[in-house]
Amino acid sequence: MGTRRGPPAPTAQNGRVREAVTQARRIVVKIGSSSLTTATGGLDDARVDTLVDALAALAAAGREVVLVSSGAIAAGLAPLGLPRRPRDLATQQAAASVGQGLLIGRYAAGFARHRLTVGQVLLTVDDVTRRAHYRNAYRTLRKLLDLRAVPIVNENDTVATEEIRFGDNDRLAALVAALVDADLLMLLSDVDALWTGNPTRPGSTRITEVRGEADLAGVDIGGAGRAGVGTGGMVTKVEAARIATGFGIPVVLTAAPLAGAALAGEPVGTFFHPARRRPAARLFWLAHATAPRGRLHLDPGAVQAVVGRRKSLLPAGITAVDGTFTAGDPVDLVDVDGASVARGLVNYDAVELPGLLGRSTGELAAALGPAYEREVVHRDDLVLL
Ligand SMILES: Nc1ncnc2c1ncn2[C@@H]1O[C@H](COP(=O)(O)OP(=O)(O)O)[C@@H](O)[C@H]1O
Ligand SMILES: N[C@@H](CCC(=O)OP(=O)(O)O)C(=O)O
Repeated sequence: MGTRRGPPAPTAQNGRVREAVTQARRIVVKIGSSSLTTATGGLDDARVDTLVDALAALAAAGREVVLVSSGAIAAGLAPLGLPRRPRDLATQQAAASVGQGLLIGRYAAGFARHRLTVGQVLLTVDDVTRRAHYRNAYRTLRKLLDLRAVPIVNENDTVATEEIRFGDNDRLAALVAALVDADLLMLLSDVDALWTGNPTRPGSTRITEVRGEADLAGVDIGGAGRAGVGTGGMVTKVEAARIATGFGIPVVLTAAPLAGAALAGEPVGTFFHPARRRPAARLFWLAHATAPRGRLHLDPGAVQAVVGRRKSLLPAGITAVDGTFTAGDPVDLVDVDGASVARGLVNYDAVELPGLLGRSTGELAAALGPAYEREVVHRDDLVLL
């Protein structure tokens, strides 16, 4: 199947594509730093207002909007006298701490013009992988939407460490779209669509639809945009589109000033078709949002039970444990060759496990008490890789 390039012809297919956009009831919109800031790095009031107007129109039409907005670090640069996005984490976090307040204040003022209230939601990776946090994040977002407020999500940059960072809001937006079971993810950038190569390069052409991996073969997505402002460039956007479409959510990628037109169903930007299958939301997050904190080595029988028969993992099938983790952390389950076969949330601390390995749950319960009858990883907390 070929990639569709250049201006789209008005076909029935295009009609269906746009219907997916105009009929979407719950929409996650992600906007990048480069679309919110001026050339010198401060927040661009006019751009913020253009976005707010487009989103307020959606809300007025009874549709639910979750905004994932970058820009905290960019907004904090000028007030701190920083000429460009810092490389070190501590200065990025200081800039985000200053900028996030300015950013949300600006949004609050913008949405207030439309009599809409905003709610700030700052998420860390833990919030979307630990079951209790995940439920909490979902409940808060759900409640904000029920109360007709506009949730504005960003990564909680000030507390995120290098190891547990999302680092890019494109992926965070895809995961939020899965979390709230959105009908559409809209990625807004400073470029009007995905192109076959960097749009500044002669010969690059616009891609209007992506139906699957085949349409991405040969597309050059390397190179970020405006130096010192955005983070991921197209790589993270395409990855976010993969995650969302893999979850069954269609994605539109376009430029921020075209958001209103795209939402009205005009054929702008690039449309990524959803894959059909929808996995269970929580496990989907586990697979995509988590960095494992350790590894459990399984004997062949345990691999067969977990992968082949979708059983819980018991201590008897584990031969060794690596890593430092506590109960509730994500860990990888690896086979005898060291290949990861599944990821799950472990029910024990790393220090407890060596004394349990190879022993049956009955034996452990008799020796150590009924609490030790529990699985090491419950099958409901497991996702196959
Ligand atoms: N194939 C491509 N199609 C479109 N844009 C591309 C492509 N490859 C690289 N880019 C660059 O990616 C930039 C968008 O990334 P970035 O600046 O990180 O955005 P944001 O701040 O919106 O997250 C574009 O401005 C463009 O220069
Ligand atoms: N959380 C960071 C956003 C990082 C990020 O993904 O930026 P971008 O590539 O502009 O979407 C911030 O608010 O500055």
